[in-house]
Amino acid sequence: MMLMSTRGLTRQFAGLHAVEDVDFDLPQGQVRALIGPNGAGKTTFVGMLCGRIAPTSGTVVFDGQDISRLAAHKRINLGMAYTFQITSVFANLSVAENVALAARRRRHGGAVQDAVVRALQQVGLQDRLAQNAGDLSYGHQRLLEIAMGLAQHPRLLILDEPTQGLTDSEIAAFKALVRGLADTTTILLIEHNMSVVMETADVITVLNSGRVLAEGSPQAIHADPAVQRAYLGTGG
Ligand SMILES: Nc1ncnc2c1ncn2[C@@H]1O[C@H](COP(=O)(O)OP(=O)(O)OP(=O)(O)O)[C@@H](O)[C@H]1O
Repeated sequence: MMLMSTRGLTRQFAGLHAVEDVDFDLPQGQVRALIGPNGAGKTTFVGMLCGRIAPTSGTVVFDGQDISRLAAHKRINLGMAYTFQITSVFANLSVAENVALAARRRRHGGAVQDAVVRALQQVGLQDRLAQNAGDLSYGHQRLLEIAMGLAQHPRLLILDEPTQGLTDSEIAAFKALVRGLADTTTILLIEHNMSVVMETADVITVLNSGRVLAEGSPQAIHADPAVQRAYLGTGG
């Protein structure tokens, strides 16, 4: 079953086609990576999935429902969670309080605390739950963001450049985290780090100049000459 699909999804900015006519299908249970050179349209595309950016034309369907015009918060209620930047973390609240705020978007009562504990365990921050979020290292703040997404028990978790700024050991832990989540959560990962993409994704979609350039297994994408020309060959 397709958890999320787009048809003809397009966004123009003053005549520039940031995303152009994208047909995209994400089956339930898959880890999908979205890659492409700078300016390829990744952020714009995901912004339209989440409801942060309105499409110029085309449709977005989530779990069989046309959500093309649904407000972002209502998409969260349907089971989409996304982490963008650390700006969503409240520095003066504890780690646990931050995760509880996120959990309350979809749960109530005792279920909130259960979700907090579980999400912090999943990302390995369970020993830091009382610490102020602002005192965490950068890498731990990124993990906290992921915990905030997981605490919503999403059906689709969208991670935008989750390993940017992480240390090598944090990146290794992140790869293990994604592999562990893959059984229960559909994941869409926007990622520049090719080792993360190659080791975690079931399928990779490559965007270039707003269009889908290629889609396939990590091996197939790695071997695709058009992808190498557009992206892999340019130091990505
Ligand atoms: N609000 C905007 N107004 C005008 N142009 C925009 C706007 N947002 C994005 N663009 C343009 O749309 C194109 C796609 O940008 P987008 O940020 O989606 O690419 P990206 O693949 O996410 O890039 P990066 O990897 O650098 O984040 C770029 O040419 C960008 O300059």
